[in-house]
Amino acid sequence: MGRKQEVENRGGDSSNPELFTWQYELNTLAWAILIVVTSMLLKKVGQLLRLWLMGSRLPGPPLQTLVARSVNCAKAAGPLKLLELFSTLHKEHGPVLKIWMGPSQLLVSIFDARIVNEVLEKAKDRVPTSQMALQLAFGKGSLFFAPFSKVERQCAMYDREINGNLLAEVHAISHKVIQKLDLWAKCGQDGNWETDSNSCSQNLAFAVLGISIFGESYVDWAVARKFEKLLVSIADEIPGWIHYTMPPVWRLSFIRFWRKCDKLRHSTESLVTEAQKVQSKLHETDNPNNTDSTTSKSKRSKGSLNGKYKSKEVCGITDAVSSNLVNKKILGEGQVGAMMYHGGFTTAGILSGVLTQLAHHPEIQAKVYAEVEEVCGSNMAPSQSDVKQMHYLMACVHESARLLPSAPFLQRCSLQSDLKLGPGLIVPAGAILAAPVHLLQLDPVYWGNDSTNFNPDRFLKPKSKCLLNAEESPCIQNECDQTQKDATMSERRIFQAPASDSGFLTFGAGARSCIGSNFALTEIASLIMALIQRYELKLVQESPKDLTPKLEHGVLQYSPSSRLILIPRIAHN
Ligand code: HEM
Repeated sequence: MGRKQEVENRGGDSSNPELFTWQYELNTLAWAILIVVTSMLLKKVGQLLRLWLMGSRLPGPPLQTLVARSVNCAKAAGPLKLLELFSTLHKEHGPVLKIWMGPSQLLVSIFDARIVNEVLEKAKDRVPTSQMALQLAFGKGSLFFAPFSKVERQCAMYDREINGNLLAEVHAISHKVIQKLDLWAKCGQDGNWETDSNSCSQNLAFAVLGISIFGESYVDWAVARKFEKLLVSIADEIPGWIHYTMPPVWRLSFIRFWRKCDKLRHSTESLVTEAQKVQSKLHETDNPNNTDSTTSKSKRSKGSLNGKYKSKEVCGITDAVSSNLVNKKILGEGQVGAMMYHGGFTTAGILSGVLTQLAHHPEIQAKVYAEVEEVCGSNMAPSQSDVKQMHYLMACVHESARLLPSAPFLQRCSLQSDLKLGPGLIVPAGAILAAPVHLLQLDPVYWGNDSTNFNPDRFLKPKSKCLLNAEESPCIQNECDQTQKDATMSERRIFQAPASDSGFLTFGAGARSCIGSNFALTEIASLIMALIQRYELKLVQESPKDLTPKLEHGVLQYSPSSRLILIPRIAHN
């Protein structure tokens, strides 16, 4: 039967053949759309049924709606309240626990270091929907939110760059940044400096990371101050929007937040442009006739800054690196913003935690100072290799990071396939996996009965153990020879990095673990070495005696922050 005949049979107007064709095509399109939408809906319903079915087999509270409600209350009260609730639920239901956050959102919390490591090893995707606010600020493609398959190559590239060029310079930059302390601390008439632990740490962390990424004059740029201010303001607002999966565009406060995110993106662009301008000016001053960028870059990397930017020189070697990161677009603008946000606030949080603990424990601070004197003397500038010998300081940094991890929870997701965990436990694809890091890092099962105390000794290994191991392995023998050399200086014990199943997860684990951990640890140790060598840290009398963790700028910090006095050491004058 012809198309025209078909229309006539249905009672249509056959006098206009163009109209038939048009109606016929519209019908076909409508059917096609209906079929596609229906099959998508059926697929979604199928996925949902599968999620419900598989979720129901996981251990967890039977009164799911009630739990979800209390979870939402706890969410509103903050992540530490949520941790309390998780702790209670884990006590009742064991180390793996399901919680329905809504009819289509299944959260599986894991409170067992071994299983958490297994999850972090196997689940490589970040939760795609739960980061709407962060995506607005830094873009959807950011490393911190995108599925692993999309960012695998980027991760490898950043890993090379951060743990290569950036790591090689971080000690020198940190040391020079401490010499600019007058920018962030107030000097009194008595010659003592006074500062606030959280904000001073934040300024130091942003200065070191900013110089590493954008180049030496970062600390002098007005646009950098504007960028940091915006970043702080956005970081403070993000927790309020973090639980929205769709932008609540009907709320005025959200529209304001959205505009701020736009401003942040513009501000990041300005930083990149500023860095590029400095690069091209340096290039001209290096050699006005030379158009070969590689030659002039290699000259700069040896510290030969010339012309008008010399006065702004911080350490004389970073521009070649920043040229790599920003000019060669290794870090795109979205990634630059996200990297400054993540690296800046996390490093600041841990740095502030260590400074606060050292001010609260003068006897521990005295041991750190003794170690600095022993390793590099009271007047010699510490070198990067000195940092590796600061075993006690490294133990203090790790102990502080244990008590106050930047992120109280780690979240992951397996988007493509189900996740088999040990015998009999299968977490369906798409479920959110959460590890309550703060709980694990305070758990007496892993850290003993003094798990809530600041005790750096738990990260130190006795020398005798080293000798014992050396007999078993020739590789350890070399390490021990060095250790013995160090040990002749004193009866020091050596720092032992936490084992993978110890429950220490401040930097995460597995394929998506922190790429910047070595950079951050070297930076923090270098900053503290330089500070402690020059100043004794004391608490201002009215500073809080109890240390209460609170989420500030997206990371855990002691709040209210301690006020510190920095008393210049006589030996250093
Ligand atoms: C003390 C400071 C820091 C802490 C506590 C910290 C912590 C973390 C954590 C918990 C993660 C997620 C790990 C996971 O899901 O398993 C992470 C990821 C990451 N961190 Fe850090 N971080 C710090 C500093 C830095 C710095 C300074 C940089 C860059 C210079 C950096 C770069 C990254 C990157 C790129 C990722 C994402 C890796 C991926 O998605 O594959 N971090 N960090």
